[in-house]
Amino acid sequence: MDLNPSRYRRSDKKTRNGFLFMDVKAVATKPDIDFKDPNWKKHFQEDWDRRFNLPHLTDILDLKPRPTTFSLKKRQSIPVNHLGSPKNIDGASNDRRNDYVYNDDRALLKIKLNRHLLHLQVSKLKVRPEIMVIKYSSPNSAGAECIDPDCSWVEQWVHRAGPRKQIYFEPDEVKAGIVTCGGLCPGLNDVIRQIVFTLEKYGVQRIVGIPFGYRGFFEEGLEEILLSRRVVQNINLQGGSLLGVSRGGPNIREIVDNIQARGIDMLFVLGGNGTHAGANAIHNECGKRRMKVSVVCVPKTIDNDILLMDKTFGFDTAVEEAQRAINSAYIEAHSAYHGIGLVKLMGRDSGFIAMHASLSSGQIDICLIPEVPFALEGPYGVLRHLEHLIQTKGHAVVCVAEGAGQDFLQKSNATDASGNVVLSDIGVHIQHKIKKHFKDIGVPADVKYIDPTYMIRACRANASDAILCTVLGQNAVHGAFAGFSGITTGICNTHYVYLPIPEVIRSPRPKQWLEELANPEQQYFSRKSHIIGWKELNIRFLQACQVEKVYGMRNIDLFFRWSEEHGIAGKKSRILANIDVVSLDAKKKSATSPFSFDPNQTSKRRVRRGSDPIHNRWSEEHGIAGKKSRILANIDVVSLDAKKKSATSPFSFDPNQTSKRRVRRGSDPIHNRC
Ligand SMILES: Nc1ncnc2c1ncn2[C@@H]1O[C@H](COP(=O)(O)OP(=O)(O)OP(=O)(O)O)[C@@H](O)[C@H]1O
Ligand SMILES: O=P(O)(O)OC[C@H]1O[C@](O)(CO)[C@@H](O)[C@@H]1O
Repeated sequence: MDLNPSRYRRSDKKTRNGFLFMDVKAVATKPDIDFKDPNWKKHFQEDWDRRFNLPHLTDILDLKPRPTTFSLKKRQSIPVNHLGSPKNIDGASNDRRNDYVYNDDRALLKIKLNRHLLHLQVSKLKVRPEIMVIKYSSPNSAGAECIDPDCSWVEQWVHRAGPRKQIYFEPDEVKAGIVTCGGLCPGLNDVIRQIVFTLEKYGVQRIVGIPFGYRGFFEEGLEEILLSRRVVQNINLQGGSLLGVSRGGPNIREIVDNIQARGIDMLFVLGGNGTHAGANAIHNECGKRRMKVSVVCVPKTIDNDILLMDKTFGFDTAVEEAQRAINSAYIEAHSAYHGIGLVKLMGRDSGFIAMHASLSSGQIDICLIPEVPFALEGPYGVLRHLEHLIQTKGHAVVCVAEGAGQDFLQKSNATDASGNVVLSDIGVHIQHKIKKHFKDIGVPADVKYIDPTYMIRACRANASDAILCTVLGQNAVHGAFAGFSGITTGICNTHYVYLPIPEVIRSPRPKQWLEELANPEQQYFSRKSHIIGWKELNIRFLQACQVEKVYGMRNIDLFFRWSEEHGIAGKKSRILANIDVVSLDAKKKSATSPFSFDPNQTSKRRVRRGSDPIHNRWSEEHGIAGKKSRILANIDVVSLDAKKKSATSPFSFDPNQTSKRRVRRGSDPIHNRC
């Protein structure tokens, strides 16, 4: 049984300069497991161990280790016992104090098990004692995932990161290089700084920065930058990269020629998927030439789309910054008559930033991400939902990831220097569509478009990212000294680990989630359970992507739309129904009061709607019949216009308007937030 069908194929990538990259290209394949084979689990785990085995310099070179020069002990005060005398430290406790990690130390990445059997009754479990270890109703509770029909345990262990007791380099002979590639990311300087600090702790004296990414290896006039504790001491206080970044660059052979010429023994590469692919190719080429060079990556991307990682540094900061833009859009929208705020956030292939910023801000009504196709027009389209939001709330805020809805736009086929497709501007497109739509239906709408693109990444790392960067930078150096090469370091399932590069560039991370979406067992995407559906979908998204645990959902109307045409696996079903429209349709039929309990409505909202004539609008054609329904009252555009003109309208100029507003705001905690 071959559990490891060739996952990688060679691919040539042409840059603007005409250089070719020869490298592995991600090809996602599912392991072909024959569950009827009684030994499948053994094979699976053997395959896993082989895949996640860390490439080591001794795989190609005959090297002898030496005791490490890294010790935390030097900087610690001598431990004393309760009488104040120095403690008797034996070898073992000394190791522990130095935090050495042994090569056979593993961190549990995930447990795979079959979800189906978890729902079977205890009687069945008795027959299969090995699955009784999971005591909870949902496999998610145990952070596990099912693969086999019998739901047995299959652990996935990966190598723990940290300093080893034995190292494979003489520190005073080492020349170490650091390079930062791809786009900017908060925290690059923090990682550079920690790498330099840690190298110096080992005793390395020759540390250089390669300027402007892989370009620095060949572009004339780009000199390497000498690095030391003194140089990097305060660089973490600034955003950007001390070394500069770039896309594109020379081919792998040229880079390795240059590494050889410079005499670099350790190369620390900070970057995203493309950078990792490049680093892996450099590692392979060094191996072919039997060079003793350790290539270690630190995953960097605000997009957070690197496989297996809980999160990549810079992501947290980007989300935090994105929230500021969302808040501005919210303030604009909320303060305008029929205000619609539109925020475009980065995320070429993934919606992590958009999704997290939307969830954390609590101010987003519609979140559109590349992973989920959506319709703009039609009864389940975004525009129709916006209409509804304007009618019911009086304002709306939309967040769109830059890679979302590219189907609507004309493709230029242009690529950047790294070969990444240059996307068309979905934000501008949606903005035009919204304006046109509201003009066409004769409803005024005040659309404000905010594009904070570079602002969310051109900034200093926040506290949480700074901590992550510190640990990752240190572990990168420990990995290199331990003799590993062609590895990356990250935080996976809350553990700091080392992973072989090919495993993290196998496919972009959101694909995992799309696979989940396509699972027909997931009933919560059906129309009936639409309210559970959208919440569940968000939680699923986060869990599937192994981001931080989600303890509860904010009370927001975040949703995804699935166009009728799209459907998954040929089904013409909307995966996720329009929560508001569908639920309101249901309300229409049952003629229940809009004040009846709705888990999506806070008490704040009830107060606001009841006391705020501005929001008490509902068009005849959409609306709920019934005079009692003050919230969903007549929002006929003509009458609205009339209201606007009349002196009693809250929208007309009125010297008392401010006091009215104060009254409104006073009674409305939502407005008070502004
Ligand atoms: N398949 C590949 N093989 C070799 N090198 C590559 C490959 N893809 C990209 N690179 C190189 O890696 C560097 C960074 O790639 P890219 O611009 O795609 O950014 P990235 O690492 O994916 O980061 P970001 O998340 O910012 O996009 C570039 O210099 C590019 O030339
Ligand atoms: O404009 P640049 O520098 O190419 O960077 C844009 C890209 O960077 C990323 O944030 C990745 O870092 C993408 O989401 C985005 O498309």
